[in-house]
Amino acid sequence: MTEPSREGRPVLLGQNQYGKAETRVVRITRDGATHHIKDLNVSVALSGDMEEVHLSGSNANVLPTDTTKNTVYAFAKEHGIESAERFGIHLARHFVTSQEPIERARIRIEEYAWERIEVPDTGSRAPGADEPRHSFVRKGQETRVTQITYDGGAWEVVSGLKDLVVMNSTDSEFWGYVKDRYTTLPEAHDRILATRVSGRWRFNWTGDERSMPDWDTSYEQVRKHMLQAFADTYSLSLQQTLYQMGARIIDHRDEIDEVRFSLPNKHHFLVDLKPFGLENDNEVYFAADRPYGLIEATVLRDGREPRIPVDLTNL
Ligand SMILES: O=c1[nH]c(=O)c2[nH]c(=O)[nH]c2[nH]1
Repeated sequence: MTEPSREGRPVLLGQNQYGKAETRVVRITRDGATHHIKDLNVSVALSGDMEEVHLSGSNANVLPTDTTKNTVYAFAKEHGIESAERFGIHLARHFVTSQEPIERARIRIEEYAWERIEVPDTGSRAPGADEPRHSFVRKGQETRVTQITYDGGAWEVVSGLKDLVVMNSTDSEFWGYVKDRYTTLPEAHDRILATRVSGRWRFNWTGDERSMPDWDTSYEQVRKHMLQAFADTYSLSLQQTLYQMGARIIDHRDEIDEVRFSLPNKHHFLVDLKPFGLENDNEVYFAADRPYGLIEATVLRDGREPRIPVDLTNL
């Protein structure tokens, strides 16, 4: 359709597309105590007979972007997510075949890969109980960091990591908190607990070459204890999980006197699928990126002084 512009010259609407970008969907599938995760970022772009909405403002051909988002969540429940490709094919076919004016659908999907955190039985598991398999670490390397300070006398070595993303798909609750007139958060008795770990730990090494820790072994062991504590802790809050992660390091690693964590609570909200006639039995989640709770604390060996700065970004 050609419309005169303000200057009287003809103006054409060129290529156009629309849809909801970056719908973050996490789908948990349960196979007894073994959980499987699919974590996608889905962007829908639809095009077709969309001149009127641009030119006259009639929305008669417009399937709302909000609906395309809902479709992603509903399909995650109804059809599951076997692979990003299959999921995308399903969505694209649905939009083009169910809506006359939509002639083309482009579905872009990013998939975030997760690996299981293996938890050896240290004797605390109930007899006969299986290894819990609901703890995951995001694939890809975290960043390892260290800071060394020397004033000619005293040494201080603080090492750590950032961007280690972990998730428990069950064994997390949050309830019994203060409720004032502004509190709307529903109590949770089975929620996802996920965080992007930023941690620092201070060594008690005083500069003697003969007692220098094996820094690489220490790092690997700290990382292992941290992950296992995250996986093993039946969590009533991220604060409690943080403390367990720090305590496990202090307990197992004599070379470390102090640990500090900064843990963003990566909220996963259950999607309400009732409007589409579907039950959501803790299967389909919206992974929100902000705002996020930010839980920070130091865990110390008894009798030692805290020296790691409160704000880890200042380290
Ligand atoms: O583990 C949590 N700790 C909190 O302090 C908190 N606050 C909140 O809203 N959700 C959570 N979760």
